[in-house]
Amino acid sequence: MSNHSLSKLKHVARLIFRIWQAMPMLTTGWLGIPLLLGALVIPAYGAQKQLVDLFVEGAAGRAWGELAGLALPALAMFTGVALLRAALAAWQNIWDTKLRDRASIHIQTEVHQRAVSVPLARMDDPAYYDRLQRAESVAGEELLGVLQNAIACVRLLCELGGLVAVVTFAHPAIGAILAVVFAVSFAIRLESDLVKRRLNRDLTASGRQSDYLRDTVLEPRTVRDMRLSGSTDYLIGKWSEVMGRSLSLRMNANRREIRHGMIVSAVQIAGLLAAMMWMALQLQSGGMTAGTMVVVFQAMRRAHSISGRMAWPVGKMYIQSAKIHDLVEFLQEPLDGVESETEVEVGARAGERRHPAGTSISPAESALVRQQPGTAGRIGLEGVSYTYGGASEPVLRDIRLTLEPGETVALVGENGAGKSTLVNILLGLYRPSAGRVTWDGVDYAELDPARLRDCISAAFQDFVRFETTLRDNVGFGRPEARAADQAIRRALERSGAAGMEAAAGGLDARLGLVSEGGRELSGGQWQRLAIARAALRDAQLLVLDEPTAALDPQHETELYRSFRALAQGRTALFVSHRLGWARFADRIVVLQGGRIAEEGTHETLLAADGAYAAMFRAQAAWYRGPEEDGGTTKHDAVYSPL
Ligand SMILES: Nc1ncnc2c1ncn2[C@@H]1O[C@H](COP(=O)(O)OP(=O)(O)OP(=O)(O)O)[C@@H](O)[C@H]1O
Repeated sequence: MSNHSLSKLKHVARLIFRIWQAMPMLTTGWLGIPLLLGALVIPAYGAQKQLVDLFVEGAAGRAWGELAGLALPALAMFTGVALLRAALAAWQNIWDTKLRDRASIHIQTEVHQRAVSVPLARMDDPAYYDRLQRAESVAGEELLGVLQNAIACVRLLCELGGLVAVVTFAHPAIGAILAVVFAVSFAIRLESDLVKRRLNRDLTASGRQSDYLRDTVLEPRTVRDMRLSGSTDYLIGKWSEVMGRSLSLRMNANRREIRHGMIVSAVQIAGLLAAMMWMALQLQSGGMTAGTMVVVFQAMRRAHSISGRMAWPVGKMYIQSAKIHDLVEFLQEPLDGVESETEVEVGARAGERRHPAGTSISPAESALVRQQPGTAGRIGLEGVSYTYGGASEPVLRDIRLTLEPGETVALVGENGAGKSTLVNILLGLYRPSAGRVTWDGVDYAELDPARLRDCISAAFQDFVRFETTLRDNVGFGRPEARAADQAIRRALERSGAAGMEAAAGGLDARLGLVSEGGRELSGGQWQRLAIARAALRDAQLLVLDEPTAALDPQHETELYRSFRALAQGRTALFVSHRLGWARFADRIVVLQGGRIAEEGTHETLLAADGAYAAMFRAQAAWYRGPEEDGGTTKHDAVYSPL
């Protein structure tokens, strides 16, 4: 096997090392049993050697009674080792299952934790998303298979180690012969195995092609068409050609395998003969006993069978190694998440602020300087720009905006203006490419991220449906607090979903179709639950991004009232294309092409007759109909937004 091939197996070793780091006791025990089993090969063969030697002596005329006495310790050793090996082998099966299952759960948990903790901006990168998908698919069933193969290899390797030791004890030269013969025959067998796997993969592809051609030829609809065009013979010929090619590939592979098998057998027989000759010479000169010769012969035969049995799991791991590489790389990717980045930056900034020029503070100190968010909730965006990874142009440019405590701000703008991007920045999910976001004057990057999250609640247009219980759907708003029934009911009430509990059949009623007997909800009902989740958080900053998209007009009115009540005393921002909502905000911010185009109240913006006024007129005309419109601009009088 080439270095390149070996380096592929390195990924499996890295994975096992990772598992060992997470579960040292279990992994050490799991590796310890095959080691012990391998070591027990030595006394087992030692006892056999003694027994054979005693029998040879018996045959040479020594009294059998005396010999039986002498054989007792060897017999006891042989029986004891056999029993111990049987017990360890059974124990090994239990540990294998335990390790495989735990390791798989552990790695899957790591993948999931990583997936939910990477910065949102990274999730937007399609390459990252592909890596996540690949890691996720390998971490399940595939990982169990890899571990199974790794276990088989470790077990065989340990046994091989024991056999080599037995042979080397007999004579180092025979140990060397065995090592060489094993290496050659294993390399040939592994290469054959890999060629066969590649061939099977190719044959699967050509099998699909031949199946397609066969089905096409037999399909009644195509028969008519083909007869007319006279293409029947052509397709049948094509099918035979594909089949013939597959057959010849298979035959070639079989011939190759037989050839390689014969080479392996020849090498092994040559090795055995060389060892036998060497031993015969030793026997003659009295340097070796018959017992030694028998066990060496046995050990070499056993080692040869291991070379064949090991090729399969190693070949399989070799094929799986690319996927394992993806998984290990994914797990080792640096998490330049919000929290870790923050730590570095806070450290740097705190260093600038507190220390004289040229000195810096330690990472430990920097972690301590993270601040708690203030209680007022004044949010400032200072010259914020944002460019998505891989994009050449920023989608937000130099945004300067302050949300005052207790103020309700409506963010409006055409599709693609950058509203959702701005919301993600405001929520601390995206980090501005330039400029900064502050909470009561302190940069988000200097705040304790967990405390900052506590101060923010949000509901999005693409809300999540948790197909568990009604309680969970609201309670997940504050999972750490395990919300009391009363708090959940209050949140449902505040989001206009007070009747949901009775309709669903209690807070513990299951929602969605995943669980048996679960009740499916309408899009609007799920959305109200998402808003109830946000209401439960009782946070200083409330953000709703297109919260009414799935609601009917009546529930939209209800939600609007709930939102007004919810927003009382908080800093609130909502994004909506329904300008009827926006008109009741304290301030409306109009985003156009990633910049703030206008700002003001409904009245001042209408009076300015700019972008907002144009959008409002367009919507109002839609509601009024052409006969009522008549080109008037008296919006307030005629437009009923809700
Ligand atoms: N993950 C992303 N990667 C690259 N570009 C993106 C990504 N998400 C959004 N954009 C681009 O950023 C711009 C602003 O998108 P954004 O979703 O913020 O607009 P929006 O005002 O919320 O639009 P809408 O009203 O349609 O929801 C758009 O041109 C969009 O194509």
